[in-house]
Amino acid sequence: MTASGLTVRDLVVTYDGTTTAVAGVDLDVAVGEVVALLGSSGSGKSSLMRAVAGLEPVAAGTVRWDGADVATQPVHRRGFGLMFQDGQLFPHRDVAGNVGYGLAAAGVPRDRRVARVGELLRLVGLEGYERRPVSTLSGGQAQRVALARSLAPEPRLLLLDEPLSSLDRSLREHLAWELRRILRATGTTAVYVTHDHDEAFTVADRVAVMDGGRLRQVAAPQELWTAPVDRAVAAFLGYSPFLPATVDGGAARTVLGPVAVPEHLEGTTSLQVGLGPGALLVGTEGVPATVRSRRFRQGRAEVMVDLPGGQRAHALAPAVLEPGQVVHLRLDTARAVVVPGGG
Ligand SMILES: Nc1ncnc2c1ncn2[C@@H]1O[C@H](COP(=O)(O)OP(=O)(O)OP(=O)(O)O)[C@@H](O)[C@H]1O
Repeated sequence: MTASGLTVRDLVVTYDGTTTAVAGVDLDVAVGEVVALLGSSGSGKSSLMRAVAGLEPVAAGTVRWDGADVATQPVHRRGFGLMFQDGQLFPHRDVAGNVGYGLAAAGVPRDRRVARVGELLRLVGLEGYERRPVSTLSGGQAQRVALARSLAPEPRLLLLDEPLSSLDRSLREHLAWELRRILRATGTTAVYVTHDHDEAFTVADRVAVMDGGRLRQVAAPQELWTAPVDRAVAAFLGYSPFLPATVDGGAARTVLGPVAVPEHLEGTTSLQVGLGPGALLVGTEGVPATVRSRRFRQGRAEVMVDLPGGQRAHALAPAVLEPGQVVHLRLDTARAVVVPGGG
């Protein structure tokens, strides 16, 4: 079978022969698929992306496209597009001059170029902006132009490095949806580097969690959220705290009650349970706990409680409660996750 799309095998990237930024990564990206590389600062995601692009030398391993090694191809011969945090538009060209730049360089005739630029500007929501100087654009508009420019030559793979990081939160959220729509509409194959969970989950078909130069798990957003492979991945996604559990048949029993052991962990004798956002609810009955502190967030009252056993956790409350109050907790098991290992 011919591998199609991007195939990365045993990839290693080092700096100065001392820092290992990418420590042996395997990654497949199918044609038309969008994969997000998600990890905290220094996890190696930019180094991996840059090595795929050809911007960073590969210390070991291979990068293939449709089965062919691209190692000997310089950046501009790989047919890969790049988009960065700061879109780096050409300041002395207008919007059309920026979007059409790669087309002009490739010798596309003027009338076809004009039509293609118009089509791309429509796609990114900037219809009629052709003659605008790029200095008059907002940050969000500039990134839309940068996206249109990188899509113009129809790259076989688009590599995006934190493309929304310089924008404020609400714009970032909106543009993440837009990016998803645009990448789908154009059938673009893409690798999307981000440290923002929501962005990765919004844009990507599959999310690759990176830590310490390695990929810890690659899965579709829902699968990643509901079945993180281990405590480290679950904690990175936002599960906290992790309750010790005793395994009893098909249940992992905790101080807050039992959680069903998922099929992929059946037979594992050492398990723990991570609490996701909203997993604990203050109610009229359930396990007693003491309120430590409280806050009001996004229209909901939340309390920090001491659980039996001493761990602290957040719980959603029906009303604002006072520190010192004893409340009763109910566990919404659909928002908890079972992972291997002792507590
Ligand atoms: N040009 C460089 N020279 C030396 N070390 C580098 C260089 N670039 C990155 N590193 C190191 O390689 C490791 C991985 O960095 P990388 O930038 O790939 O991570 P990242 O996950 O993309 O982080 P960030 O989101 O902060 O960019 C880090 O330890 C970093 O300090």
